[in-house]
Amino acid sequence: MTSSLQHAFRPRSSTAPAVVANQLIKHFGDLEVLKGVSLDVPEGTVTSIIGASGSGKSTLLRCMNLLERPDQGELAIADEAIRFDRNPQGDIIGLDRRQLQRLRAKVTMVFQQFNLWPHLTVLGNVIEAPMRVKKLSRKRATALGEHYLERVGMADRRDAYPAFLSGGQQQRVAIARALAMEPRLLLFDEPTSALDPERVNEVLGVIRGLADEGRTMLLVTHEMHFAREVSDQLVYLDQGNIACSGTPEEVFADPRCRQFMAPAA
Ligand SMILES: Nc1ncnc2c1ncn2[C@@H]1O[C@H](COP(=O)(O)OP(=O)(O)OP(=O)(O)O)[C@@H](O)[C@H]1O
Repeated sequence: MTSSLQHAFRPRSSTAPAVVANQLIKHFGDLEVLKGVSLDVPEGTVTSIIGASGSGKSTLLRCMNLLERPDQGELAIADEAIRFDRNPQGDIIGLDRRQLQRLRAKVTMVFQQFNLWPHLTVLGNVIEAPMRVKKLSRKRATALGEHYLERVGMADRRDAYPAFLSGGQQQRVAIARALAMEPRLLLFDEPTSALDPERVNEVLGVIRGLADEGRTMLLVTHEMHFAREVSDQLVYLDQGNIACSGTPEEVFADPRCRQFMAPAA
């Protein structure tokens, strides 16, 4: 069963939100990982989720494109609105397959481990979802793919297979793949954590460029300096609750977060 959120809750920010999460709750077995998390990501802005290991950052991010399904709460993304709950049998309700497909086309994810398909070329990786999910012709998807490979500086490697690329190059292809769906929201889950240190900056540079273009992005990152520099909003998650959120200046100055921030302050 699905329901409209049009009158269910109001976003907290004054700017038009691309995403609103309201009171998201998520359990893994007995472990309550998200304890009622509410979050707005205004259109054209960057939000970074920070916090200690195990605080629920990746789970929150994965709830945003429903790689994880919240047990309870509400999610509004672009013009899709979903309320999650349990039926009397205890099963989670709140999503049908078509809605899931539409939502996944609007919210794309860049993973820590790149997750490129090894049997497809760089271009093949980038055009697969636009062809399959958005039903674009190969010609149209290829034009789009070439455009975004150019954008991340990987156009000259379009015919290479992932195994022949460095981690930084693979991650740039993964970013082009996410962009080629022309999403309303781009998710990044620790996009530099699997990279050699000398490769980190080339990926951060691409993400910084996307922020400058006004892309709506939600990042999970341990790169505190980067998060501070690139984000309009920081959200500090502590054991499944938002302990504080606001501009980077506000969050870095907040005593609840200062200890965590210390190395980057
Ligand atoms: N699929 C799962 N099944 C069971 N437990 C899970 C699952 N995914 C995450 N968890 C648990 O949920 C908690 C939060 O995990 P999550 O990955 O969201 O944290 P995180 O803040 O992103 O951590 P890190 O910074 O180490 O990546 C952890 O205790 C983790 O072990």
